[in-house]
Amino acid sequence: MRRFPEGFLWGCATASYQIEGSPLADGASPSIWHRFSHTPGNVQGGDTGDVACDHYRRWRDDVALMRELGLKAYRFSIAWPRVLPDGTGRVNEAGVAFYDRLVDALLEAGIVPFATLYHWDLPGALQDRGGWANRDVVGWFTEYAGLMFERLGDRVQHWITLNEPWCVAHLGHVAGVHAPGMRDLWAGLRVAHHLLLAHGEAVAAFRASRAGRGRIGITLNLAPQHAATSSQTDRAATDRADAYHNRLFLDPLFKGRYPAVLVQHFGEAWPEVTDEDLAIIRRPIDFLGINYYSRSVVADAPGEGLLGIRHVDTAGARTAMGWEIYPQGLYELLVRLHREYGPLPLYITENGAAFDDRLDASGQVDDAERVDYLHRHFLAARRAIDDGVRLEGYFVWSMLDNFEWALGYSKRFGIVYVDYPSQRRIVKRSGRWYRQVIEANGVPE
Ligand SMILES: N#[N+]C[C@@H]1[C@@H](O)[C@H](O)[C@@H](O)[C@@H]2O[C@H]12
Repeated sequence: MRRFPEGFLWGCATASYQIEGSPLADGASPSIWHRFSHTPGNVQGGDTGDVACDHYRRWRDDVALMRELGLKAYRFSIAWPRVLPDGTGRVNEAGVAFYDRLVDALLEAGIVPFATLYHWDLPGALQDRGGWANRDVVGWFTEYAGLMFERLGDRVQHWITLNEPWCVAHLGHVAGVHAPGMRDLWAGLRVAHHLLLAHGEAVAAFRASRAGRGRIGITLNLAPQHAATSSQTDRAATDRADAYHNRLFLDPLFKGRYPAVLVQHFGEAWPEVTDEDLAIIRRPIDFLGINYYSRSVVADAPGEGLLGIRHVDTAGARTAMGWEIYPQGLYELLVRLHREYGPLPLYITENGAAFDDRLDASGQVDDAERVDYLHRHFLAARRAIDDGVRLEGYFVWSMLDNFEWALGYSKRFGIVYVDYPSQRRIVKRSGRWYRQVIEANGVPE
């Protein structure tokens, strides 16, 4: 048995738009994802988050389910449009009350709440004013963050400013496959910078708030980039991929500068950055959240795509997302972060897998693949702790099957199956196994 440190926080993660449903209930306003999913052609099957897992109404039963699973912590996100329907100014008390009740129920169940301020559902009203591409968003986000610190900061001790800013900037503003569906490199790079500025100003607001006794961090989606061959061109291509996918956020946050290779590569599209900006961005944080799913293998491909690279297929098992199952990449990433950007506390704020889950004749889900996936990744994390990494918690993505963005409900990541027509929750084999892991605080070798 490989035991984890005493007090290790085993949890699950979710996000507001992916599970809550009722996006316009009780005074809430449309988010950019409500608009994006209601725009035909954007989401597979025409799916929307109108119902999702109906968590907005079933939250009490879901907290009871978390308790049944033995979770030590639960990472959720706050829907900005519920609490500030116009994005700024007028507070929607009914929206704040939802998160008030949720936090109280979690604490009553002995579950530590981790609150993510932004998991992609920007108020549509702010998109109408330019959204993340407008530098005024820094003030808008800081006002929203300050409100939540004030209202929940007496009970929530762990705060994550942004979830996966890379996806917000690239998928939402360069590739256009996520909300708000823009395809503009100049805007996308500006968005990345504004996200980091907003993060830095929220950190300052946190330190000044009554929540300030807690911890604040950011969650980045990071993936090791491996060169397909040892050729100089493939190694240079891999450096560009690592800079864009990983260092674009890591370097300004922890080193106070953007990767020079990106500034050079993007030339005139690169936004104006001042030393004052960089000082705001690199304000010290208390932990780094890591979302890990897989790695990439990279080859030089002159003139192809944004970076002149292509991703090379590898042999080996894959998840239903087509992602290589590569647990050693988690170990490699954790050790790199500790050595190059640390040694601050780390949390794995998301790790999990989609598989083709089906109910069997007995109405259960025997997701042995997900048990194996998680087991191998837990062991990789434990190995990193042996090497000195200050890993303090692990949040499985996700507690519930949920709305998988542009893929709608076609992908199931949950350790609990959601039968959407009936909204029944059915704990999968992986959920029962995870409960044993938490109870033992460890996994068999
Ligand atoms: N895809 N995928 C699953 C999962 C997504 O559902 C989360 O919302 C994101 O934070 C992150 O991309 C990971």
